Amino acid sequence: MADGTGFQPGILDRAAPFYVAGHRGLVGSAIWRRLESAGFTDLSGRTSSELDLKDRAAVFDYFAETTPRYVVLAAAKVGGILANDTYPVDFLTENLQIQINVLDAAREHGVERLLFLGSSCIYPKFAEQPISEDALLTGHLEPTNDAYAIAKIAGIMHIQAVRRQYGLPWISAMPTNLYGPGDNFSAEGSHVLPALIRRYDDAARQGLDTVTNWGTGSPRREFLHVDDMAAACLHLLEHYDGPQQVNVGTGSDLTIRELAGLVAEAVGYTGAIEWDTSKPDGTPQKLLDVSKLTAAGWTAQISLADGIRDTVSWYRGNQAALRG
Ligand SMILES: NC(=O)C1=CN([C@@H]2O[C@H](COP(=O)(O)OP(=O)(O)OC[C@H]3O[C@@H](n4cnc5c(N)ncnc54)[C@H](OP(=O)(O)O)[C@@H]3O)[C@@H](O)[C@H]2O)C=CC1
Ligand SMILES: C[C@H]1O[C@H](OP(=O)(O)OP(=O)(O)OC[C@H]2O[C@@H](n3cnc4c(=O)[nH]c(N)nc43)[C@H](O)[C@@H]2O)[C@@H](O)[C@@H](O)C1=O
Repeated sequence: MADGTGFQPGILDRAAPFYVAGHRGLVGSAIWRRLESAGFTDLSGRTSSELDLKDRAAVFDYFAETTPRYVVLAAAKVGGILANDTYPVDFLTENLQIQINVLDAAREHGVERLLFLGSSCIYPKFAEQPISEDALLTGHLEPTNDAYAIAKIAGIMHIQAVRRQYGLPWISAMPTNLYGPGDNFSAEGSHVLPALIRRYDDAARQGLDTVTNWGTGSPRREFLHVDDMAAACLHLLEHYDGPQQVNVGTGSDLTIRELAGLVAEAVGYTGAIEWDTSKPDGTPQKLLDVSKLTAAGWTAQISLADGIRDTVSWYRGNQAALRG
């Protein structure tokens, strides 16, 4: 239900100017592909070297120049557990700056529909599983990503405040761990799934008989293919309106050890797997309750096995051009 924004669910105008912030990233590039295939004809995006979203004046100039009616904010400082744990100041301040600049400029220009992306790490470390949207701010955060999580929680509040003060029908979505074509495969900075694909594929090609993963392998995580994420974003923009963030996931999880087995099988690695327990495990379990999303009419379509195969194939075809 709308909270006084006047939002009417329905198809967005395919000819309206639509800004995808972060359009070259994992999520932004998938959203761009999804919007193109859905018929949107006036998409805009800038790389960080063309437009640094930390530069407030440049962001306001960009909005004045392109006057978007719709915006997805998929630009952020993003990384895996070690990057978050090592550079908390960067994850806090860059994300706050990007969010505040983009959301303020979008408000000044009266953007009609805007989707802010947070992350499942906003929820308490020991939240009841599966994690409902109502768990927000009910307990302590996981220390390896608390700085990033606080920035994302501020983003949710920013959206709610704009709705309350200005009546704009803007929304927030909280994705679970994402993966797919266009991911960051860097050895130290990436999330677990691309890290395992790279490590196991290298080991299989080099004929290594042991690989070493981080942590104990016992934490449980949920993984959503980024093409599903992009489809969910468009669905929410067309059908959901409300102040509360919406969880986006598949509704099922597995251990990191089980994930490692699936990746080994997909790349043809048959050697041993060891665990470096000096590296952090992070939250013991992160499984989202997706009943709000299901009630809004959307469910994930891509199985983890198919998604891993697709991502391995993309990785093998794009190794030369990868970041990091
Ligand atoms: N990946 C995941 O598992 C998850 C991601 N999310 C959320 O989804 C969103 C997108 O993440 P994802 O696609 O994975 O991240 P990526 O790192 O793949 O992409 C981030 C994008 O943000 C842009 N960006 C970063 N800093 C700036 C800046 N200062 N100015 C302009 N652009 C900038 C980058 O631009 P450029 O490439 O040009 O530098 C890039 O396009 C984020 O909000 C993230 O928190 C949430 C849960 C899980
Ligand atoms: C999306 C989410 O991403 C981050 O949180 P995370 O869920 O802990 O994500 P992760 O993918 O980095 O790790 C998942 C698990 O996997 C284990 N693991 C094994 N081997 C490797 C490995 O080689 N690399 C990585 N990164 N992890 C590994 C690792 O020890 C951990 O137990 C957040 O900081 C937060 O910012 C956020 O929102």
